[in-house]
Amino acid sequence: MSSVPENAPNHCPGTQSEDAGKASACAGCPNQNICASGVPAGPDPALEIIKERLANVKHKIIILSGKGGVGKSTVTSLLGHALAKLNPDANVGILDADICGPSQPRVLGVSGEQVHNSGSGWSPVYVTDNLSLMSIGFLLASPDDAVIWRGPKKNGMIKQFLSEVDWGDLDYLLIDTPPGTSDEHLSVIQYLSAAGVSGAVVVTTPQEVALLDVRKEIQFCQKVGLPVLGVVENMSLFVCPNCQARSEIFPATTGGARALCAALGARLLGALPLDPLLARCCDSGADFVAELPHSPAVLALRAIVAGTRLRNIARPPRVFYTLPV
Ligand SMILES: Nc1ncnc2c1ncn2[C@@H]1O[C@H](COP(=O)(O)OP(=O)(O)OP(=O)(O)O)[C@@H](O)[C@H]1O
Repeated sequence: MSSVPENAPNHCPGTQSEDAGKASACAGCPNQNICASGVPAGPDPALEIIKERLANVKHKIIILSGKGGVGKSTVTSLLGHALAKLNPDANVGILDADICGPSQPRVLGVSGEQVHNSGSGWSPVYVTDNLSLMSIGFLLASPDDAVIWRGPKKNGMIKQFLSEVDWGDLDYLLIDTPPGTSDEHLSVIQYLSAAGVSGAVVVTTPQEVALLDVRKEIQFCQKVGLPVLGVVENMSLFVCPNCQARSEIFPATTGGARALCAALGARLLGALPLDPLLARCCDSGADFVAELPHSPAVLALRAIVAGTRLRNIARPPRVFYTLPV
C-alpha cells in the first residue's frame, strides 16, 4: 500500500520514508510536522496498548495555552486539587507532558519524590489520597537538569507515559502540555486517539497578546478534531488584600476572554484573579485550595469546576459538590 497520503504534495517521499517531513517537497505540506515528529504514520501498535492502559480513565482533559507564562501549569494543579477535594470519591491524575519544562512536581509540592517501576508499570506519585502525578521531573537526577530533546525523543517519552503509567481507576486525567502547538501536542492527541479524549481546556490572560494565541490554539483544536471544553481566563483582576480595590494588571483592551469566546463560539469556563498568595503557594508547593478555601481564586475555581461543563462531562454515579447559592 502506498505511504503517500492523498493530500500530499508532488514528490512526497512517503510517510514511511526516512526523509518523511524533511525533504524539500515537504515544505508547506499540512502533514509535515507529524511526519517529521517521527510518530509512525501507520496504525501504531502503541495506540491499542494505550487504549487498554487508559480504559479505566473516564475523562482525559488536555490543558493548553497559546502563550507561555499565562498560568497553564498553575491552573492545571488548581483544577487537580479542586476536582480531588470537591469530589472526594473521585480519583484525579495529572500527567505533566511539558517534557522540557516540567513544573508540576514543584507546584504540587512533590519534587524530589521517586517514581517506582513494578510489573504493572510506573506508579505515579501521590500528592494526596486521590490526586496523583507523573512527570519527567521525577526521572531527572536533579531538578536543575535541562531536557534538551528533539521531537522523536519527546514523542517516545509521551508514548511511554501514556502506555506505561499505572494510574489505576481515574475519573479525571489532566494533561499539562507546553505552550503553543508543538510535537508534544500532536503526540498526545495522536496517541490518545484510540483511547478517546474528552477535550481541551485553554488557559489565557486577558491581554490581547495572549488572546491572539488562543485564537490559534482553538483553530488548532478544530483542525485536529479536539473538542474545546472551554477557556479559563487567568490573572483577570487583582483584588488588593488590604483595601479590596480592584485593578486590571493585564488590561482586557479587546474585551478579554469573554469577548473572544463570544466571537469564536467557545465557552468561558471562568476567570481566576491574580493573587500573590497563589504565586507564593505555587513556589513553595503548598496546596492553595486547602490553605485558602475562601479566597476569591478558590471561589472562582469552585465555580469553574462545579458550574461548568467540566463537571457535566463527568457523570459517574456520585454526588458532586455544587457551589452554595
Ligand atoms: N492567578 C495567579 N495569581 C498569581 N500568580 C499566578 C497566577 N497564575 C499563575 N501565577 C504565577 O505565574 C507564573 C507562571 O505560571 P505557570 O508556570 O503556571 O505558567 P505556564 O503558562 O504554565 O508557564 P509555561 O509557559 O512555563 O508552561 C508562576 O510563577 C505562577 O505562580
